[in-house]
Amino acid sequence: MAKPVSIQVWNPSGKYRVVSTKSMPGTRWIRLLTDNDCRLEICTEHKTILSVDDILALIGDRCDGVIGQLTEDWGDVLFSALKRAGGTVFSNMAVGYNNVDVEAANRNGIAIGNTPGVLTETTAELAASLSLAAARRIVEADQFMRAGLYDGWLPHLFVGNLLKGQTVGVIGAGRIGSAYARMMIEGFKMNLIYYDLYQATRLENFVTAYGQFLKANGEEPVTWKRAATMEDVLREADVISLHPVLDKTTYHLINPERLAIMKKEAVLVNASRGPVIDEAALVEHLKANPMFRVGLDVFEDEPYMKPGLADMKNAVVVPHIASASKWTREGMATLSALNVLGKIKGYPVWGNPNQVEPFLQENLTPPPACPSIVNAKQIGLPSAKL
Ligand SMILES: NC(=O)c1ccc[n+]([C@@H]2O[C@H](COP(=O)([O-])OP(=O)(O)OC[C@H]3O[C@@H](n4cnc5c(N)ncnc54)[C@H](O)[C@@H]3O)[C@@H](O)[C@H]2O)c1
Ligand SMILES: O=C(O)[C@H](O)CO
Repeated sequence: MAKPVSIQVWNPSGKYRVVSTKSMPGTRWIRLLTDNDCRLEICTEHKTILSVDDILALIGDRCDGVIGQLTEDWGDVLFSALKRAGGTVFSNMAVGYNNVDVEAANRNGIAIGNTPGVLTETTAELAASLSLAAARRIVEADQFMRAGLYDGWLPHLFVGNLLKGQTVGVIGAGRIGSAYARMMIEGFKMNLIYYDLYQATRLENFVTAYGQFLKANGEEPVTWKRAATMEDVLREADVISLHPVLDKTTYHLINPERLAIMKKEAVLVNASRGPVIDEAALVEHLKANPMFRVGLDVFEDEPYMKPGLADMKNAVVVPHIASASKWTREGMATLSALNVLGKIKGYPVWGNPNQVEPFLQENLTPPPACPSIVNAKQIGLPSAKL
C-alpha cells in the first residue's frame, strides 16, 4: 500500500481533478486550471524524485489528468492506474519525453503532452554558454582566482580556443540544435557542419544569407555543410553540440570509437539527454586528452555523475538547467497545464507544435486547443483548424 503524499489543494470544489506531481513556476497555469472548473492538487513532498508508488498514491481512484516531470517513470503501471481513475491525459513539463512509454499510453488511451518551442532559445543559450565556458576555461579560471592563486598576468595562463572562423558541429539540428547553430554562427562567425536525419533547410538558408551579408561587408563569409554521416561532423568540427532526441538510435551515440576520431582539442557539449554519451568512456577520454573539453548539462545516471567526472578540470558540469529561465519555466508550466485542460475539455490538438506563442500571451485567453500532444494520431485526436 503506497504511503499518502502531501498535497496543496486549489479550488477544492472543481469538477475535474488534476494532479501536478511538482510545484511549477508562475501562477498563470494554476489560474488557467482553476478558472476552468479544475480542482488542482499539487504534490508538496520534499523528495526530489517521486517513485511510481508515490504517483500511484497521488492518482488515487479518481483523477482526470496529471502534469508530471521528466524524472518520473511513466509506463504501463501509471497509465493503467490513471485510466482506472477515469483519466485521459498526462503532460510532461518538458519537451523531451524519453521517460514516457508512449506505447503503454496508447494502449491505455492516454494522451501525452509535452512543451516544445517555449524552451528552444533558453536551452540553446545554455549550450552556447557551455561552449564558451569550456572553450575559454571559465570555470577552471574562476576556481583559480577564488583559491588565491593568481599572482599576475602570464602568457600561458588559461590559454583556450578561439571560436571565430572555426567549425561548429551540430548533431540533431531540430528546434534547439538550429537555434544553437545560429547563435554560434552569428555570434562568433563559425562555419557549420551538421548531421540530422532531415535537412535543416531554414538553417542552411540562414547561413547562406549571413555569409552573403558578411561578404558584402568585406568579411570572410561563413559556410554550411550537411554531413552524410555523424562521423564527418565529429572529425571536422572544433566545437560539437548534441541536440537529438534520446531514443534507441541516439543511445551512446558518443562512444569510445567516435571519441577517438574527434580533434584532440575539440569541445563537446551535451544539453540533450545524458545517455546520448557513454559517460564512462568520456571520463577516460578526458583523462587521456587534457586539451579536450566538455560542457555537460545532462548525465547518464542523473542525478549522479560517473566516477571520475567531478575530478576532471576539462569538464564544465551544471545540473540540467538548460531550460531554467523564468519566462521559459513559466511557459512550460502553462503549456503542460493547457495540454491537460484541453484534453479534459475535449479540445482538438494544435496543428503546429513549433508555434506555441498564442498559448503564452500572459493577458490573452489561450486558443481552445491542446498545445502539443505527441500521440494525437495514435489515439485518434482531431487536429485544430488554424
Ligand atoms: N537539457 C535540457 O534541459 C533540455 C531542454 C530542452 C530539450 N532537451 C532535449 O533536447 C531534445 C531536442 O529538443 P528539440 O525541441 O530541439 O527537438 P526537435 O525534435 O526539434 O529536434 C530533435 C532533432 O533530433 C533529430 N534526430 C533524431 N534522431 C536522430 C539521430 N539518430 N541522429 C541525428 N539526429 C537525430 C531529429 O530529426 C530532430 O531534428 C529533447 O528531446 C530533449 O531531450 C534538453
Ligand atoms: O526536455 C526538456 O524539456 C528538458 O530536459 C527540461 O527542460
